[in-house]
Amino acid sequence: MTVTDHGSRPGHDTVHAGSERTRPDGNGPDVTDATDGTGPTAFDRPRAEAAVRELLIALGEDPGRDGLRDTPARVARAYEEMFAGLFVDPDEVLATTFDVGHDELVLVKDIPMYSTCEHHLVSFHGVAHVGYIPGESGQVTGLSKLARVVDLYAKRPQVQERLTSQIADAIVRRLEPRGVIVVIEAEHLCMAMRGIRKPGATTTTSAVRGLFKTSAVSRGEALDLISRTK
Ligand SMILES: Nc1nc2c(ncn2[C@@H]2O[C@H](COP(=O)(O)OP(=O)(O)OP(=O)(O)O)[C@@H](O)[C@H]2O)c(=O)[nH]1
Ligand SMILES: [Zn+2]
Repeated sequence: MTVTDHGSRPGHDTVHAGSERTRPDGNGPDVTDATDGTGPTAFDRPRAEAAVRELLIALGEDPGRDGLRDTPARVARAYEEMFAGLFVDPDEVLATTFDVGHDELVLVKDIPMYSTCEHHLVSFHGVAHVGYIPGESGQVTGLSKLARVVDLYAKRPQVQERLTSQIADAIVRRLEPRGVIVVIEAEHLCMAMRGIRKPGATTTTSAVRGLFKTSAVSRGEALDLISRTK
């Protein structure tokens, strides 16, 4: 979705980010990035299967019984899919850019998002809204790439705050836009099905960069569009 009134304004420069991949708070390397050459490069399926078999035994189950015989392999395949983002490089996802001569807000709303809480390894899920104002170069990325960036970071062991910041920072790094805004609304099953047991409670996080940080008007307009129902 594209809207007007966020045109290039004098005094608002493109947001530049270093090429280094660091945590948003600046405290060392990005802890969940397995694409920087320092960690494993692929999912270890045999090891995951063995671990699930062990877990079934720890639960008091018999992994040899009929219904569970294929479960370690199934769970390993499911985890491979759920955590596939550990092995996807966000910079490659955002590598294709093109110039459409647009220097105003581009906002993709209501991107369905399924992630996994790194504390309990259960799902948190909801929607992500991703908007940016292209930089001086006028380069934009394909709309689907914004959803792909959400997906790849969601498919890692996560906390919602870091997920939100990582999406914003990847867009800053690759597109050098004037501003980026990311809002995520999610329900955490670790708060719903166990522990405090508050189904229906939702958590909203935002990450703003560049113009959306410095201009309350721009931020307010974007938030208004995000909260507007169709
Ligand atoms: N800030 C933040 N906290 C989260 C997220 N996902 C889960 N948590 C919280 O992480 C915390 C972990 O707290 P601990 O006390 O170590 O674990 P716990 O005993 O299982 O906590 P309870 O869930 O309160 O039973 C809990 O308060 C969770 O609600 C997230 O994305 N962001
Ligand atoms: Zn949790």
